[in-house]
Amino acid sequence: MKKLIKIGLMGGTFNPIHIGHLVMAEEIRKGFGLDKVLFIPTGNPPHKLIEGQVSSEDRYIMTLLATASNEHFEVSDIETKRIGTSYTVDTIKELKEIYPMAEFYFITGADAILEIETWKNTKELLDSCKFIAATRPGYNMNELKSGIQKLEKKYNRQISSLSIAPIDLSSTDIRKRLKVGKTVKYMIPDSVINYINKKNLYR
Ligand SMILES: Nc1ncnc2c1ncn2[C@@H]1O[C@H](COP(=O)(O)OP(=O)(O)OP(=O)(O)O)[C@@H](O)[C@H]1O
Ligand SMILES: O=C(O)c1ccc[n+]([C@@H]2O[C@H](COP(=O)([O-])O)[C@@H](O)[C@H]2O)c1
Repeated sequence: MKKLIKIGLMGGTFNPIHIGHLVMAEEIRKGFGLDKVLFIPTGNPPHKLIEGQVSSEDRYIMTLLATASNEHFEVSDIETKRIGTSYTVDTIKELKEIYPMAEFYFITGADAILEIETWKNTKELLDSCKFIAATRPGYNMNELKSGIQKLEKKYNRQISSLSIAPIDLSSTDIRKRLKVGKTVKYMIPDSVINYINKKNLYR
């Protein structure tokens, strides 16, 4: 029997991608023995407005640039190419057709997993693949564990969690810093800074 390839799915608005995303994806990849992590920038995200005059293509390209140095990272345009709102449940369905020999692990931060009941078709979504939630500054492990336990009980599914190196950064912080001309060096990769400067984004 052929071995299933383990693919982590790292969905995000990535407006822009920062080291919190990269550290989280790499820690989870190593911690759970995943073969690769597929970054999936959202097209039209369900619960967010895209701030900063940035197109889906810009967010996709910045994600490509940020992940280029990791041979285990790939980027998918499955959502940025889709017309209309991107729902994770639809994306996972599509990915299962593209990768029939894969086992999927959807990766989220603590904030995202604790809001998963606001996502489209939560039950079908939790049944469709494994979920792994990482700690994030502002959400302690106990808070995360008890939120996960409630979800596990209600939906009869196991959800994994991992305590990762705390990186107290968000894309909101990065956008604010760029707007007022503060440095973001070491918070996002240099290649992404160069792209932002070249395209004059977030000013
Ligand atoms: N610093 C971080 N530590 C752990 N998880 C994070 C961190 N930043 C983002 N994530 C997780 O990465 C995923 C994608 O996040 P997203 O692209 O919305 O970034 P964000 O920094 O939360 O953005 P924004 O500030 O615009 O809301 C989500 O599951 C989120 O929980
Ligand atoms: O499917 C949904 O209803 C849904 C609602 C909110 C967020 N998501 C997904 O969650 C991931 C993180 O989203 P965000 O808004 O924190 O960048 C990203 O892949 C989104 O598409 C998905």
